[in-house]
Amino acid sequence: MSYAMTSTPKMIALVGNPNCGKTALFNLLTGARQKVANYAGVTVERKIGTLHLGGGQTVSVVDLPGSYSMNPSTPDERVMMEVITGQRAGEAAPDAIVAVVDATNLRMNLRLVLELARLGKPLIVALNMADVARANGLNIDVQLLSRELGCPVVATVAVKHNGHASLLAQLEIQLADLPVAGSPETLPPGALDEVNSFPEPLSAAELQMRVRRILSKVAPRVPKLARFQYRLDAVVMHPVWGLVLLATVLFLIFQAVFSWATVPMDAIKFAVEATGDWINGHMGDGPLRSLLVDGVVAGVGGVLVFLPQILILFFFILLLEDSGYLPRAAFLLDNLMGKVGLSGRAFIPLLSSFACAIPGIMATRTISNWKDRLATIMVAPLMTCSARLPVYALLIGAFVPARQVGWFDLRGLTLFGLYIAGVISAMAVAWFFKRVWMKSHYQPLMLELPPYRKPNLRNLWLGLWERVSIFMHRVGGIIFSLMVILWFFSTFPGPPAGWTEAQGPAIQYSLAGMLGRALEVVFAPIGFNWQISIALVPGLAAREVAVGALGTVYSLSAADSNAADSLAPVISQGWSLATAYSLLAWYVFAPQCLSTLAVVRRETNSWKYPLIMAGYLFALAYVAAFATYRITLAFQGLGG
Ligand SMILES: Nc1nc2c(ncn2[C@@H]2O[C@H](COP(=O)(O)OP(=O)(O)OP(=O)(O)O)[C@@H](O)[C@H]2O)c(=O)[nH]1
Ligand SMILES: [Mg+2]
Repeated sequence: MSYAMTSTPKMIALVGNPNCGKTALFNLLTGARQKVANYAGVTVERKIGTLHLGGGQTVSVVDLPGSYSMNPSTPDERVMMEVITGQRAGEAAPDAIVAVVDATNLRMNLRLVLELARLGKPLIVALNMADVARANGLNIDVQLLSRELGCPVVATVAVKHNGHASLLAQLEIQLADLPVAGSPETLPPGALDEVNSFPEPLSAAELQMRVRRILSKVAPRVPKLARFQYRLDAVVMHPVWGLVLLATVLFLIFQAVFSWATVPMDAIKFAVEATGDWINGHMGDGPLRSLLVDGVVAGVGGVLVFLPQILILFFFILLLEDSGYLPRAAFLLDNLMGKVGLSGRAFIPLLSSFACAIPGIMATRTISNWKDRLATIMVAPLMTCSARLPVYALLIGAFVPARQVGWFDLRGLTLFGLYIAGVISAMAVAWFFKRVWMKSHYQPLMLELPPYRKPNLRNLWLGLWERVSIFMHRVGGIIFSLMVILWFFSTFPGPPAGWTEAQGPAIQYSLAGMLGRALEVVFAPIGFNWQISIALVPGLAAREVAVGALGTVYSLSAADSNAADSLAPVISQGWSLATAYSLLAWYVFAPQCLSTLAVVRRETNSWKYPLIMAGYLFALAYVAAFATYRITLAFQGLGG
């Protein structure tokens, strides 16, 4: 029945060592925007895209996690083996393999190519980073290399427009000669057995010897790595100066988040307030106006204001990711992290969790030891994700004065403190999980250090743009919908006949108002009022929704109609300092994010761990908020 198969496009897989530019090449080939960064283990899942070749032919392209050999040791490396050998359920093996190699590190990269060549599949070698190789004076005889390997070799520059032209040309030639994917007549009898039984693996020594022989012919003179890289590493990886540098870098980032964001935030705030006023001035009083002003403008607009701060944070994270600094920081901290029982490998997953715990938890797939991986997953939600930023920024903006303390901005300092609180508690919890519960021991860190690179501007721009679009999707999707639902439950049922404003705001008669009053019983000991109690409920779905929800709840409880005014002055008058600090402490710990728990369920394949996680985080949140509330009250008592 080959007629049914003829429409299946041919499939090629991008395979290679970590950090050699597979994803950058994949993005060029397919127009995708998968994450590219300068450290090993960025891609942890297989991704599929479509490539349109000249002549109207379409080809499926698969991007894979990097791997050093065909002996996978981590979950992400196993993905590569499963895909290229067609062992994934319902997926055929690729028709051809593009082996991507880092031209500046052939000694390492060619081993995998030699192993791949033994599979007997059509193979093309993409000699990537050709620009860096050329700049370093590395002359590789491409034709000779092609003869030695017995397959076509092309030079590519995956970060340059059209840097994949030679690969495209080669693919057109190779794919035209290939039989149609999956058609039965292309499989000689017994071919399936052949796919499932691999050639005997070559020993490491044998591979090494063959690589050395090839290199002596095709690139006899290997120039030394730029000297400045070594000089830089002498400082960056220095046990004392390195840590000082790391602390300074992180600290400056938080300063910038506050000081650079003021102008754009004021502009957004102004636009949001103007919109609210305009609607108030142009619409008669009624439920629709209230929905727009109290629900949409006060709620959604309240979250939108924090976009500039999120972008500034990501600007720095992207710079760090592309420069090659991150794995070095991982080495610096390996010793410290080892003390609490985390592997240095946990550093990058944990750092990604500053953006969002979900990619962070997925990045733990690069950790081969299951206990190390589990401990890292368990503490990832304690790292301060970007959805907490609006909550922190709102409370800091309302309660911490904009004052200079020496060189530092007090608000930036407070924010830095909250991030540190997250990190320290993560370390404490990891220590508990690894040392007390699992009783497992330190395993040394093996990680490849990438060369320092000048951050790629296009990458940076795409990365920031991606953040804007993720944020706007959240604002327009889940946040908007939850605001409308919240507005509804906070408005209906309305107050009884004969009610006047003197009897308190109408919202107290609504469903949400009643729920808030009920929850207040639970939360009163930690200083939360009923408005906060209401906001915590939709805030379970996504943290920043709590900010929008407070906006809506206060907007609906306001006596006058200047409802869409900024939330910060309203809460700074209405709440005690102890309540504000207590809510901050709550947000450092509380698992206010259902998607994280869902991902933990998927990655650990059991309900046990997400339940343990939610339980311990809620307990910590309550205890921390309680302590913060009582201590602040006590101090205020002393002061007053
Ligand atoms: N100068 C230069 N840089 C490149 C080239 N290709 C990739 N890079 C950079 O190399 C780094 C790694 O690129 P990725 O595409 O993420 O590498 P990968 O092979 O997908 O890495 P993993 O997913 O971790 O296995 C990034 O910083 C890229 O910007 C190239 O041809 N020239
Ligand atoms: Mg990748």
